[in-house]
Amino acid sequence: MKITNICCIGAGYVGGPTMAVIAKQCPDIKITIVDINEARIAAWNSNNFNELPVFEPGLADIIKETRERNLYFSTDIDKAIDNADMIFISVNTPTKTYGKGKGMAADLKYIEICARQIAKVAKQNKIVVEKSTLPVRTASAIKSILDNTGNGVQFQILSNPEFLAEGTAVQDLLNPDRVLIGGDASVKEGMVAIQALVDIYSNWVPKEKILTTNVWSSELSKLTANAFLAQRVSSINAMSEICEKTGADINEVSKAIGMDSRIGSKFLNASVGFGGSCFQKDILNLVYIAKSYDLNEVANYWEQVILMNEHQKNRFSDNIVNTLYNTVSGKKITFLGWAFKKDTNDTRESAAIKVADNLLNEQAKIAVYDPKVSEKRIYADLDDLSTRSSDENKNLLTINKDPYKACENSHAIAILTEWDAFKNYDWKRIYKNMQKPAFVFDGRGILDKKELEEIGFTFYKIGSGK
Ligand SMILES: NC(=O)c1ccc[n+]([C@@H]2O[C@H](COP(=O)([O-])OP(=O)(O)OC[C@H]3O[C@@H](n4cnc5c(N)ncnc54)[C@H](O)[C@@H]3O)[C@@H](O)[C@H]2O)c1
Ligand SMILES: O=c1ccn([C@@H]2O[C@H](COP(=O)(O)OP(=O)(O)O[C@H]3O[C@H](CO)[C@@H](O)[C@H](O)[C@H]3O)[C@@H](O)[C@H]2O)c(=O)[nH]1
Repeated sequence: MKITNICCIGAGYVGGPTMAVIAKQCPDIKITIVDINEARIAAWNSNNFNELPVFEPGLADIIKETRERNLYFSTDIDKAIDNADMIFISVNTPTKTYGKGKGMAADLKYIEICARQIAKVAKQNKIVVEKSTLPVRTASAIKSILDNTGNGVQFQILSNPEFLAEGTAVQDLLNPDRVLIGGDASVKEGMVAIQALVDIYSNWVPKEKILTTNVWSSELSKLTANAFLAQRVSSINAMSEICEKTGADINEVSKAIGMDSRIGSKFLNASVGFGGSCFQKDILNLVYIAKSYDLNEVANYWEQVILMNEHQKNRFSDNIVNTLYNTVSGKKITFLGWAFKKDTNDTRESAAIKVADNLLNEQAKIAVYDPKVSEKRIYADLDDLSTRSSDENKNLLTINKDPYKACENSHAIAILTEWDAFKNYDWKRIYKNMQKPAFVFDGRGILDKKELEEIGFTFYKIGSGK
């Protein structure tokens, strides 16, 4: 079966880049990305390519190449569903904020709305692809809705989780480590659907990297991959605290253990804590699933990864307060970076938010500079915590477009995101214009300790003992 028309529901961080790359690599497939968010669709359709809703290196060029050729953005969801032979569901699946499973389980209401809409509109057989990250066995719920509320047409459900990381999305999509497709290979229609999706990816992904499994393995593999990745960060962060007490250096420890081919060198950078929309949400979801099967030891094991991450963020802000003579009240502290990692404008679950909240509770004055995150986003992140009023947040935290201005008269600078540009700043100039003693707290381990100490800074680096 040859797919010629794809609809993707959800024009977010995953739907946008993923479909843009499929459109680039498969010019003969027409792809329409739809969303209920009109502003987001308008931004994807904007001719100001610097204002696309998602910033990813290389993405704007692909949008320029494909938009209106075989890639379209629209709010007409019904029409796109009706025309498509294959529908990707790429809507958000946040942690539930209400009812049973509040604070842990994935909220599947957006997925269910999509399934009901597909069922209502579809007049021909369709392949429905789960692109969103979902709890294991969600496909059976989607199938039940489609089969029971549809117009008697046949649906095949595939699971095709996305493994891209933000900031490197385009490269990850062009050269994925693997593409995972879960489907029901026990029936002919299932086999046909799996093959149809394999054929799409085969346009640019080597065959040996396209893995097919049963649906449940595919759904669970996504949660497992994120749990393992986050676990590595929490493990190295746990060791960073021991390093600080003992005089060991976490970079040296990471290097030493990473050279063991069984451990590997990637994802061993100690930090102020992992952020991003996925790790915490997906591990909480995994913990919830384990608990729902009464697997309490399994649940506790994975929950510790999150607890360690909370601890890492809190101890970073505690260290700032303790080092600044146990009070930051009225003192100016500059945050370099607000995004959850470099090369993205995404701030979801960014460690900066928690660290800022802790310091604002201590009445610090914070100045933020981030090269990609908007002022509106930063205030919204703080306001969403509901710790204090919006006016108080605006009063206590200011945002600068110039990093040097942001650092002027500061008592301390905290590095919250590992933007490359921070390494090349004129640190002598920054030092000159700060309060003395001038402190730097490097939560990402990107600055040179020796160089900064020679300038005169009192320098603290995560995972580096005195
Ligand atoms: N962000 C990542 O790096 C990443 C990577 C891999 C997987 N994922 C998973 O992919 C999924 C999407 O994540 P995201 O970061 O793209 O989310 P997002 O919030 O950026 O985008 C989701 C979009 O879906 C839209 N939407 C919600 N309900 C809709 C509906 N009924 N009809 C039409 N549009 C609807 C929203 O308006 C939003 O624009 C999640 O399950 C996430 O866990 C995310
Ligand atoms: O050694 C490391 C690696 C990462 N991080 C932090 O961990 C967080 C997540 O980073 P990363 O995984 O690179 O970005 P995400 O975009 O969140 O991507 C993760 O989450 C996605 C959503 O599910 C998956 O698709 C990706 O495979 C998975 O890497 C960020 O705050 C990083 O700063 C560290 O602190 N140390």
